[in-house]
Amino acid sequence: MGNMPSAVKHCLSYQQLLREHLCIADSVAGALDPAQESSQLSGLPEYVKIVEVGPRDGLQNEKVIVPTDVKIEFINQLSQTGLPVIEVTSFVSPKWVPQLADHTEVMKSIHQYPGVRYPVLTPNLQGFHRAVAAGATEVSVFGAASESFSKKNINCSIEESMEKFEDIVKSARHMNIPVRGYVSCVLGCPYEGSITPQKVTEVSKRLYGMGCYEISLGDTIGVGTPGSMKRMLASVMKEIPPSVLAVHCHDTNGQAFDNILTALQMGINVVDSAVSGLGGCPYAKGASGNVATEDLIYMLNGLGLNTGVNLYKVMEAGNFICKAVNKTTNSKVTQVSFNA
Ligand SMILES: CC(C)(COP(=O)([O-])OP(=O)([O-])OC[C@H]1O[C@@H](n2cnc3c(N)ncnc32)[C@H](O)[C@@H]1OP(=O)([O-])[O-])[C@@H](O)C(=O)NCCC(=O)NCCSC(=O)C[C@@](C)(O)CC(=O)[O-]
Repeated sequence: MGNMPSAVKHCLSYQQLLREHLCIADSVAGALDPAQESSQLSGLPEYVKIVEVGPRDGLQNEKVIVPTDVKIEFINQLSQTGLPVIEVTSFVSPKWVPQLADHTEVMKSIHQYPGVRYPVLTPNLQGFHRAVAAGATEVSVFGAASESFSKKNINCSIEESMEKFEDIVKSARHMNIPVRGYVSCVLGCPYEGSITPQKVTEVSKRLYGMGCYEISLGDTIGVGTPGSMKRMLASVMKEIPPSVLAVHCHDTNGQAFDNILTALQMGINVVDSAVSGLGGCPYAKGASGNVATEDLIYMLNGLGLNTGVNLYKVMEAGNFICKAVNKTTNSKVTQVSFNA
């Protein structure tokens, strides 16, 4: 992973970095003491559940097909980091997302660790049944607050998508399979521009009402700011309790952490992220990477919030996948720590 830059060496030794910050969420020299820092911010939760979407969202847009065994090894490495949820793949059409055409083999071959959940994306009943046959025990449906995005992404209107999702939720209920619901374009759409908080609320309420246990609100193209995040969440929270909401922020305009912090202060404690900041939706023009899991953990550690995740192990998994896809990490923490 290269040598530590001198600026970091100045503050702390490599061993200190591993021992005190990466592994046990302790403070870094020069940073505020976590207790001090969080006392300056109000409304923060004690625990934040990180939903790792790297193997799915992180890889779905990669042009070069990543070998199946690399995906499996990547997920197995992530499983040993303390991450509670790892989104594995999507049971979508291979014509639409060729990168994830190996969904069945990946799902069947990963080692499922106790205490870790492994959801997969399913757009319709066909995908749902294939996912279950491959061993999935949790699925996610993915809708949008924008008509145009819904058509581009899953080839149907919002209304049609809700009917398909109802079918999935009904079947899933019979099998005791929890269903998560995504809403894309909550802070803006690549095709329509602004999206009203009312529209986001309407779609989220529909998904929650049909039985989705958690609603992940996606800033698909990373256009939000803390102000628009706050307005959107205030509207959604009139209908849905914050305890079942998650945020999913892409970092296109460098606002992801401000937006996540805003959400945490409003009572949300589930955050989606992707190792090394990989990813983006192939059907969202201009979408760039997800917020990097490593940087998210660094921020949460610094705030003194518990995640149960070992930052150093996540960095190692990030290093592994970046080498495999021949990319430089987007994680600032990894870049600084290991001079990437
Ligand atoms: C939804 C469809 C399938 C509709 O695609 P369609 O073409 O309208 O489907 P169809 O029902 O007309 O069927 C056409 C063909 O697709 C097949 N098919 C039909 N369903 C499936 C399936 N489940 N798995 C495999 N094959 C399927 C079906 O069998 C048939 O095959 P053929 O007879 O031509 O050989 C398509 O539009 C699709 O696969 N879209 C997926 C797009 C996608 O994965 N986007 C990225 C994920 S969303 C995202 O990244 C955003 C998020 C979640 O991260 C949050 C955020 O950032 O905002």
